Amino acid sequence: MEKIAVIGGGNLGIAVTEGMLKTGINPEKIHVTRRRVHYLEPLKEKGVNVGSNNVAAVQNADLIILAVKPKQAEIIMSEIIDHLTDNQIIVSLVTGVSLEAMEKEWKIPSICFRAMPNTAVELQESITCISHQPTTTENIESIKALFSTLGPVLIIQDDMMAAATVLGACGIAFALRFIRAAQQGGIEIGFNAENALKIAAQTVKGAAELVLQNGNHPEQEIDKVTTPQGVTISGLNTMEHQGFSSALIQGVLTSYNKIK
Ligand SMILES: NC(=O)C1=CN([C@@H]2O[C@H](COP(=O)(O)OP(=O)(O)OC[C@H]3O[C@@H](n4cnc5c(N)ncnc54)[C@H](O)[C@@H]3O)[C@@H](O)[C@H]2O)C=CC1
Ligand SMILES: O=C(O)[C@@H]1CCC=N1
Repeated sequence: MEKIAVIGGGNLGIAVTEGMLKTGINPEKIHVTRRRVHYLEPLKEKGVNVGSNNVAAVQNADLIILAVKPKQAEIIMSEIIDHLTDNQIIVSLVTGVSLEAMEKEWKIPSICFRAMPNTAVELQESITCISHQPTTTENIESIKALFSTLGPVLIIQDDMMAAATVLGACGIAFALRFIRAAQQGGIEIGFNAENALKIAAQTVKGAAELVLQNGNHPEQEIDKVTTPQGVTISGLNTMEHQGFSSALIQGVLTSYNKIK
């Protein structure tokens, strides 16, 4: 990609930009906008172009990444629409706005994609789900290549984007809440907060790697830890009696139903 405009330098826009910078991209190729530009000072110090002028940012860009809230997106699209050209690519990270709605309501003349990364994109540890119109055949590989530098990528149907948002993007918060709870348990059994957090977080990372690298079902790895009549199975069963898995599944469904 030549020049990239990130419209909306908030939580996700900044995380995506930081992730791209870690790939070694020339910071001068990136232009990030938000209204209160002073919040973008750390990016500016790294050589990224920052500002509040969306039109200026998109006029100079080959790829436009839209990282704003749905209501803000509608206003911004009406502001920039007349300045877009046919060969520009728009990637929307906006939750809950389908490709069909983007074309019908935003009247986008350019090629458009949706991408759903999560905030671990900052560390190149996201998983990004990408969707495109069935008729869009060009540029898929270059969009996939860009997000592949920030973690694994899955190309999915656009109607799966709500599910991708919940499992992947909201999922960061769900996993962090597990880590926080484990830390609190760790403090109760004697660790100070710092060590309890370190152990809880690294253990979650290790568990994830066991699944990702070994390709095993989580329960296969759980079987290796649960000594008969041992302490792990007692803890696990107590968690399940308290509704651990059920709470998580119900939370995922609640988030999903809210997007829908
Ligand atoms: N935070 C997350 O983990 C994820 C968020 N998303 C989606 O990405 C989008 C952005 O989310 P966040 O980064 O969390 O929101 P945010 O509110 O932190 O960021 C949006 C940014 O856009 C800026 N903005 C608003 N109006 C603007 C304008 N006219 N011109 C330029 N900038 C403007 C805001 O000042 C803000 O900094 C949302 O649609 C969200 O649902 C998607 C995946 C993950
Ligand atoms: O909570 C939200 O609405 C957005 C969608 C995914 C992450 N943040």
